[in-house]
Amino acid sequence: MKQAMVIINPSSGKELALEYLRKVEDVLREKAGYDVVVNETTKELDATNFCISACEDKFDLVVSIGGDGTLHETINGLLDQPHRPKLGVIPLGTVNDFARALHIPLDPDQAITTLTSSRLRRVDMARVNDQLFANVVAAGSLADTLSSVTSEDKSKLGALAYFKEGIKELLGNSAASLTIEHDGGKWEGQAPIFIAALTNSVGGFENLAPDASVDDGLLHGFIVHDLNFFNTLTAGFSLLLGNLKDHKDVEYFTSRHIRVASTEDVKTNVDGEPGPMLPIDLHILPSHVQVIVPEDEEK
Ligand SMILES: Nc1ncnc2c1ncn2[C@@H]1O[C@H](COP(=O)(O)OP(=O)(O)OP(=O)(O)O)[C@@H](O)[C@H]1O
Repeated sequence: MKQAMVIINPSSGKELALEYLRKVEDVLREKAGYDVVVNETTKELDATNFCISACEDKFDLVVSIGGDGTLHETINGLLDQPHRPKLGVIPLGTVNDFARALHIPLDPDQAITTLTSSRLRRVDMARVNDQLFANVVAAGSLADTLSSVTSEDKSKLGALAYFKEGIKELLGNSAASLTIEHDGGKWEGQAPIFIAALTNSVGGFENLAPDASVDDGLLHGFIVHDLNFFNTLTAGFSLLLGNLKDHKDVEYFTSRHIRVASTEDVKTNVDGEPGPMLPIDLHILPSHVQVIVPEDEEK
């Protein structure tokens, strides 16, 4: 019989996670014909360790129930594994970038019905130093600020919570000196933030990288420089309109490898969580995992 492991963060989704769990188990057993093992997380890295055991025991499917943090920890269990189960995603977070990028319904009940879909999409992941990411890496003083956006603000303001924190930081105007090497060249200068996106949706802004598709085999790099309070507003509008890469203070490139370094102590943010200090090396892993997507997901 096919084996599915469900990894659930019971603290996600406003107390409703365990109710959704019962529905997920029903759908997987009754409609999709899986033998189901459930693992509840209690702390950081549990989801990674559960997913490692799913790979080692050659499970067919891993379903992550939780926010982007739980998903990020889950996919890190796939690192360096020769057998990688298919992935199902039930989004219970406040931002849910990965689900947005794959057109997985943000309504958990609808997402659960997607688990019976026969449509799989091969999705790129990327490596940053010794971990994997599914959505985005940001580096710079602004990236550090993004790590401190509270869950309360995210629930209340959605993507705009990041904008609010960003403006506060830019008023302090702290750019870092960055050296960014990519397949097409090298950039050196002062920048408050560098972003490498794998998908169109970053921080809930579905338009940040409209050209980034989940399976294009590319990292999409945005160097935002010379940002002050006034042109932050125009950059903000460009972001909402989906033409950030054309903004005069933004340098855009695509690449399969990126190295970001600094002579200063600069923090990063990986998939919305605090990441390693610079330097970082990014490498695309094309078509790394097969994700269950809705039958009618547009390409
Ligand atoms: N039982 C638990 N109680 C509290 N925290 C947990 C538990 N299990 C895992 N965690 C931690 O909670 C973090 C955040 O989880 P997750 O992303 O699922 O929820 P969220 O914060 O609601 O989502 P979002 O960031 O989109 O708002 C995880 O990275 C994990 O380390």
